[in-house]
Amino acid sequence: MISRQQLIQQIKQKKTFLCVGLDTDVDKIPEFLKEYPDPAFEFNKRIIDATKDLCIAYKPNAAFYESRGMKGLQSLISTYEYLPKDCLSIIDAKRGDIGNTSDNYAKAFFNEDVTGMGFDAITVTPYMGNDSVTPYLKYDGKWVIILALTSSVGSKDFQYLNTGEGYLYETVIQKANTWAGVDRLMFVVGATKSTEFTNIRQYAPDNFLLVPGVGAQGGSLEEVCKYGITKDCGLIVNASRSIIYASNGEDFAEAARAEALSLQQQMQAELEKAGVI
Ligand SMILES: O=c1ccn([C@@H]2O[C@H](COP(=O)(O)O)[C@@H](O)[C@H]2O)c(=O)[nH]1
Repeated sequence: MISRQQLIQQIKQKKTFLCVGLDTDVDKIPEFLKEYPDPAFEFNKRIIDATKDLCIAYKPNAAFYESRGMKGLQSLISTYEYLPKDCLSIIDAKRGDIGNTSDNYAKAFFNEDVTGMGFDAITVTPYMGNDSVTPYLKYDGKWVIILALTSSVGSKDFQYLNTGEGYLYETVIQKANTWAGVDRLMFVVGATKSTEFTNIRQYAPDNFLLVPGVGAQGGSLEEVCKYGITKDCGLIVNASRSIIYASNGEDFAEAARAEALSLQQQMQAELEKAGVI
């Protein structure tokens, strides 16, 4: 379990707010790993070893594991067990359903005694409202990360709809912030929407924001920080493909480290500029 205070402390100590996304596609990992009993886990293990001093969070995306059935689930459980305990573990599952179903999704990813997975945080879609989100909040100390303004092109289809009181994504943030405090609730905001961060900070001045979309999707870390960083940092910036697939040769872990190091150095400069460290 990682509290808000511990998260801020990790960011200051490690001088980074990088989240490494473990979107591990077995068709994209180096050939030589395929001889191992669990190639996806072997890949993740080496990525984690190569990056753990440069990041404060890891985010396996459930889709890449669930799509492989039982084998994928085992890779996910083994990866969860291997994650460094000082890093925030986020399962990017984007769940959302009626209460009793959400209870079971929460159990699947939070109840380590039952499933072998006790992630610190889960991404949740807000579309079904309060009763679809509260089951995750029953787990003391666990984080719920609500999709607010996504990095996708399709974000315009619903998230920018005018509710009469502003954009739908603004309503999502305001409403969700009545369900739990900033010690339990984060929001997903895509790096490709960096100019919206000033607006988002009006509604979420102190929430941590999980920001995917730098690297492969072309979002700018500098712009995200310009409009989104707070005195506590308030940002967890994710990069998946640009780090884990920096090379598909035997040097993949070294190449991943080089990418992560470059982001960490930019993040350190931003933390200094904002007076966080
Ligand atoms: O708005 C969103 C929400 C989630 N994601 C997820 O983040 C990573 C991004 O991967 P990259 O390879 O760095 O582009 C991936 O797991 C997405 O499902 C997002 O991109 N945008």
